[in-house]
Amino acid sequence: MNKKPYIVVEWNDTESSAKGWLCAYNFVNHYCGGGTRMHPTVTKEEVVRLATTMGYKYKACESQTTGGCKGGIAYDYKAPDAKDVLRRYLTAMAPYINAGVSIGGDLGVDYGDVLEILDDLDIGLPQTKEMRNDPKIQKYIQNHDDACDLTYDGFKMYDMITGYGCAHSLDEAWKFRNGKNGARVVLQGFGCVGASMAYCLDEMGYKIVGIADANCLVTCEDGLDVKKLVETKKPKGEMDPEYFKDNYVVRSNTEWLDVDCDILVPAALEDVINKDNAHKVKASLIVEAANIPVTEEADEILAKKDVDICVDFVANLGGIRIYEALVFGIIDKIPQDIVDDTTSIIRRQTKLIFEEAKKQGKTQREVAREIFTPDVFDTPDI
Ligand SMILES: NC(=O)c1ccc[n+]([C@@H]2O[C@H](COP(=O)([O-])OP(=O)(O)OC[C@H]3O[C@@H](n4cnc5c(N)ncnc54)[C@H](O)[C@@H]3O)[C@@H](O)[C@H]2O)c1
Repeated sequence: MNKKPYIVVEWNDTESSAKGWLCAYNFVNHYCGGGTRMHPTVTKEEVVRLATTMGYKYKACESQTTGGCKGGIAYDYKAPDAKDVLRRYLTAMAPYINAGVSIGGDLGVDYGDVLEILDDLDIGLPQTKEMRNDPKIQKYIQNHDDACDLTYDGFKMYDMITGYGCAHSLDEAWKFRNGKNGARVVLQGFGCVGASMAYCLDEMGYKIVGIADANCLVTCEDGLDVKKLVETKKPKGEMDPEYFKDNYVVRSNTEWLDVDCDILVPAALEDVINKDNAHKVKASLIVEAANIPVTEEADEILAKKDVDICVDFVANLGGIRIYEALVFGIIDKIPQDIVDDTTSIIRRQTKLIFEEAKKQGKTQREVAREIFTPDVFDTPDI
């Protein structure tokens, strides 16, 4: 069976320096799903690695209907023309999207912007031929569209579900380790995922002692006022220093691994824990809220240091589970049901991985990769 990505497409923007890729790793039932990211450092290799991870992620959320894909645009997500670039990228990818490659939002790309542009392009929510002809699916898609406007704890559902799922994965793993109450957590990233995860952890009684965003790192040994930071957050996941308290220390965001903590949460970029800095990790648990934040070399160093890991394709599967569960009619658009459904799957899979890793004397990633290897490599139905 082919374990290489099914298709990788390259795009060059005609009106800017942007370049982009779309990778469909595997189709299941002629369909695949994943986000689109925009960042100056995006590469084709990164998009392929992310699409592969999506294949594992759909398997981990027990999907019968979807394989993994990913979009990536090498461009500054803060540039004034970033949304125009996204529009031209989605236009170029329209034939693939229309053939069942369902791409949403990710780092630097708002899911709402993707949906708005796909509507303008008369595509709507990406579907297969079979889905378009199924009245039940059409009703579920309406549920999905309505759910995009729902809120939970003051967040839009789609903006909070991944972060909350990561928080539950963290809590399950920490309890498995018999970790102490009020454990200290440091996060890198305060966007959709980082901010909602910090909020949920704060509610659970964890102490958030450091947060890094694209501009700075802010720390406080007594714990940051997470609710205030969330409430005053600026667009694109930036904290507003105007609301930092007197006892906060502001440092360079490159120093995030120097902060003393029990649990570390990369929730921004890829490969941020690597062979050059893995020795600095002070935490005993890492929760991969971001996709592919730990390199293979770092994995080896961390295993020797006995650092446990909640792997990305289980911890952060919330965004795809909500999509899957709504679009294929597994749950209705009731906020608490959506949250319970997602968090219970993530807790169950996290526990399974930690138990098996302990039993088999392997790392959590080794075990998770064995359990959740994608095994369907279908084709599009056009
Ligand atoms: N949004 C989702 O539903 C979802 C689902 C699964 C996985 N993820 C992954 O989570 C990660 C974050 O996604 P998001 O949707 O929260 O993105 P986002 O664009 O909403 O936020 C990104 C955050 O990263 C910060 N950041 C950027 N560069 C940084 C740097 N050098 N140092 C520290 N912080 C930096 C930004 O300031 C911002 O706070 C990505 O790896 C993404 O693939 C997201």
